[in-house]
Amino acid sequence: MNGPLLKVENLTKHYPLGTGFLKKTIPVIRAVEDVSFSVEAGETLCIVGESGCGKSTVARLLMRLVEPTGGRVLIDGTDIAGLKKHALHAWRRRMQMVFQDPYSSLNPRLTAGQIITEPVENFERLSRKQRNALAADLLQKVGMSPEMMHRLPSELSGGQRQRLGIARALALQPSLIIADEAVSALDVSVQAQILNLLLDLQQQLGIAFVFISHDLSVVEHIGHRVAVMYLGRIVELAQCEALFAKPVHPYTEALIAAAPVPDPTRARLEAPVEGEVPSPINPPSGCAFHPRCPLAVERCRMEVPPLVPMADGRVVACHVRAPATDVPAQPAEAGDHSPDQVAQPHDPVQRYRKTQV
Ligand SMILES: Nc1ncnc2c1ncn2[C@@H]1O[C@H](COP(=O)(O)OP(=O)(O)OP(=O)(O)O)[C@@H](O)[C@H]1O
Repeated sequence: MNGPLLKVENLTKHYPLGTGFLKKTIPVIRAVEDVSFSVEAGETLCIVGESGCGKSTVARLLMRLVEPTGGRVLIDGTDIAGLKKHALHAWRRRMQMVFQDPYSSLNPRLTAGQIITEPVENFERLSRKQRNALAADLLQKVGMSPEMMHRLPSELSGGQRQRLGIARALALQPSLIIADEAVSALDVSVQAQILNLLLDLQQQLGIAFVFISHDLSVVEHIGHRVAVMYLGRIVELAQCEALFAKPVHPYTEALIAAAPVPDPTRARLEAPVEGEVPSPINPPSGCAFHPRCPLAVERCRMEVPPLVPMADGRVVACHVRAPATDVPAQPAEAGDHSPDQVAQPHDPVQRYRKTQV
């Protein structure tokens, strides 16, 4: 199949505040605003940003757990909004989710074996023998012993529970896994094990990931490309290595500068982003980052900057660093990239492994 596995076009989600009875206009929370990107088969696209910038809402929109206010989600070119019951069922097999809290997302009354075979049993009946064989296979895939299939979630460690969540996501052999803060609740050493597991699974099975995290060190190690969100919008989308080596948007620059530095040879800058993230109910005019931006000029207060493609293939929404006058005739779309850029991502497996002791 030509084209990306996942294509997101102008996705928007506004949550109304109240019912608006007797009022003409209802105030809304602008959780996601005009977000576009694509994900290739076998690729990891990370989405980063501060709390409340809309990352989880994007995940929920992709999984169709909430309906968009506008925009489209296409899988292999098919708009999921138009799918009828049967096609929707088939589509659900292709896209699975791994959640942040492996405890609350697992049914405490089911055994590990029942938890991971449940998604398959929603589609087909399995004999006890088939169920045990499937559970054993999935547990082995995520580095757990088949004997664990008889345990309850409460009898497992946090890392084992997250492996179980991943095994459950793998059960239907998805092409794409949405991982929403999938390692945030885990100790750093367990985080490393789970990230390595995801990288191994990607290499073996060719699974694509949309990996949502506020932790830049995690993103730097696992991502092929990174989308940076601020107040519901993508402000920069770039190849992972390029983004960390040379952030262009002042917000990306500030996020990277403020992140803890695992490499002692790389100096940590003083956090240059001042002030609070503004309210998504009444966002600032123009570029939403302008009240906190050290580079802001008059135009930033007036006009929302479009995403502009740069020479290295990244897209950036900044009037100062990526002025729209340089744009070619075609409007930029976050996630559009040449086949070369997709075919030659840096190898996150090798890079991640290098940092492990
Ligand atoms: N169901 C909802 N109803 C109303 N507002 C919501 C709902 N879900 C999210 N929001 C609001 O939408 C905005 C984006 O929230 P979202 O959870 O997507 O952000 P996030 O980047 O994932 O944050 P975090 O990292 O803290 O989870 C926030 O202002 C949030 O309060």
